[in-house]
Order: sequence, then C-alpha cells, then structure tokens
Amino acid sequence: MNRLALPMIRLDNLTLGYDRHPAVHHLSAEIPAGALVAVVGPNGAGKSTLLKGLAGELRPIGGRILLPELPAGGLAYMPQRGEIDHSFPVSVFDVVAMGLWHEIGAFGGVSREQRRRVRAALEAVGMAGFESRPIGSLSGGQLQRARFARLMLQDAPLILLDEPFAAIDSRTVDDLVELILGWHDEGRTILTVVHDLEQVRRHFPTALLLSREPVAFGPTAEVLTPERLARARRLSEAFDEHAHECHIEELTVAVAPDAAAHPHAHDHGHAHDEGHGHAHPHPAAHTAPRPRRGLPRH
Ligand SMILES: Nc1ncnc2c1ncn2[C@@H]1O[C@H](COP(=O)(O)OP(=O)(O)OP(=O)(O)O)[C@@H](O)[C@H]1O
Repeated sequence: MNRLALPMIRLDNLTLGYDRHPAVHHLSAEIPAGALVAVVGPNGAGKSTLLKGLAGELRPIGGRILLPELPAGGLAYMPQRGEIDHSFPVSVFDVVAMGLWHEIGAFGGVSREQRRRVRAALEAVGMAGFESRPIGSLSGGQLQRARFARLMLQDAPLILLDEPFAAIDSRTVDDLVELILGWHDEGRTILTVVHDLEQVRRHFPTALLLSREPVAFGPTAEVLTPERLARARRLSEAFDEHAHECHIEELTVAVAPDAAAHPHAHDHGHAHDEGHGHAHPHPAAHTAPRPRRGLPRH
C-alpha cells in the first residue's frame, strides 16, 4: 500500500478556541502520513491554536481531531520559544535528555546507551561539547538547536513545530531546515508554522493557509497565490474576535460524510475518506463536548 495514502491527521469540521470563543473554525483536512506541511497565515490566524489542538493541549469546541495512524507517544510538539529563566540550574545535557522521558519515566536513570544517544543528538544539531553548559547560558540559536536535539530523541512519527525559525540567525535556520528535511526523508509527518513565505516556497512541498478557517490546503505553489493570500488577509481583518461558536447545526453533524456541511474544507480536493474504519480519536483532544448554544454571528 502507498504509505502516503494513509491519513496521519484527519480534521472534521474542527473548531478550536478559548473560553468558547472560536480562534479557528470549520477546519476539515486530511494530512497524509509522511507529509511535510507549512502552516501559514496572518497574525492571529489560528496557527498556534491548531498545533495546540493537535498536541492535545486544547480540547475542541466543535468537530473532531483523528490521528488514526499514530502510535501511543508518537507525537512530538515544540511550542513557540518562550522566555527561559537564565538562573535555572540545569545543563544542556539534562534538557536534551528529557526527550527520552517516554523511555525513562519520571524516576529512571539514563543508561550508557542513552547517554550516547543524547550526545549523538547534540552532535547532529551542531552542539557537540555543550553538554555541561547551563541551559541559561545559550544564545537563542543554540537554545533552538538544543530543543531540536531533545525533539529528535523522542523519535516521533508526527512532529509539530511552532515557529521554529523565529528570531534566529540564518545559519541556524539553514541547519534546522536541513534537520526537518531529513526527518521528512525518514517518512515522518511534520507540521511547521512558518512566517517566511519564501522559506515555505523553497522547502515545504505542502502548505495549509489558515485565516481563522482554512483558505487553502495542498501543493505550496497552488496555495500561496496572490489571490489566496489576499483572501486570507481579508478574512483575518473581518473576523469577529468576540463571536461565540457559530453554525451549531454544522458542528453537530461534523462526523457526517457531507462535504457540503463544511464548504471551505477541501480547496484542493482532499476529499473525506469515510472508509478508515480503524480510525481512533486523539487520546487527549478528540470529540468536542456537545455545544450548548449557538450564536450564528457570521
Ligand atoms: N491562551 C489564549 N487565550 C485566549 N485567546 C487566545 C489564547 N491564545 C491565542 N488566543 C487568540 O486566538 C487567536 C489565534 O491565535 P494564534 O496564536 O493561534 O494565532 P497565530 O496564527 O499562531 O498567530 P501569530 O502568527 O501571531 O503567532 C488570536 O485571536 C489570539 O489572540
């Protein structure tokens, strides 16, 4: 069977948001296993929110996230880089070794073989010799390399990266892009939030253009057209930040195989395949609680 034919991620009319205010909605898509997808869109488009939902950190307000091919512990998520406490007394080695947590558990020690793997991961990101350095002493680019090393140790088939190239030097960006392309060659499924559209055009075969709803999903050259980018900007400007969940009728029929119920969903013919009988919900996110009320505001 063609490995690329299997959906790694399936979104069914998904709505994600905060305090029941949608941040991104009407999102339906099938992302095949092995895809390398750039998630793009204007500020506030819902890109980070989508990744949080996929990572199980945010429960859907409506619709479903299905990860039919994902083994337990098979998802590695790298959120946006936050501030780090520079007085935090932990070494680069220890931070990177946290990538082995699913093997080691909360109280386990690191074996000789695992130490070797931590060192190999540091070497792969160009950080050999930095093992004993306090994490707080690293530059922004070095810290991002260390975070990539930690992610590598998770050895996950599904990788979610939120703005991994933000505020780092171009040499580091090039190295991190190479690592991502290597993971893609290994057959992993990768979703990366990227702001630089030139980078997306150069390196990412597939793009998902979001603007509070999906604008387009498919081959990058077909997604990043001037018309679609303009539409994304218009949608973003028109979005009502304070709207409650809308089109409740749609949300309650989210699992019905009726593409007409979510017309924005398949801009590039990524039609639903209702035949994946082995699909099981995401362990953390899955189905939304039943919507309580609807205010069809737009
Ligand atoms: N924790 C939160 N609580 C409430 N609202 C939030 C929260 N996080 C994000 N939002 C809102 O959700 C919407 C989508 O935000 P999100 O961070 O997903 O967008 P984004 O596309 O990643 O934006 P950017 O490119 O600026 O990082 C925005 O209106 C944002 O203000």
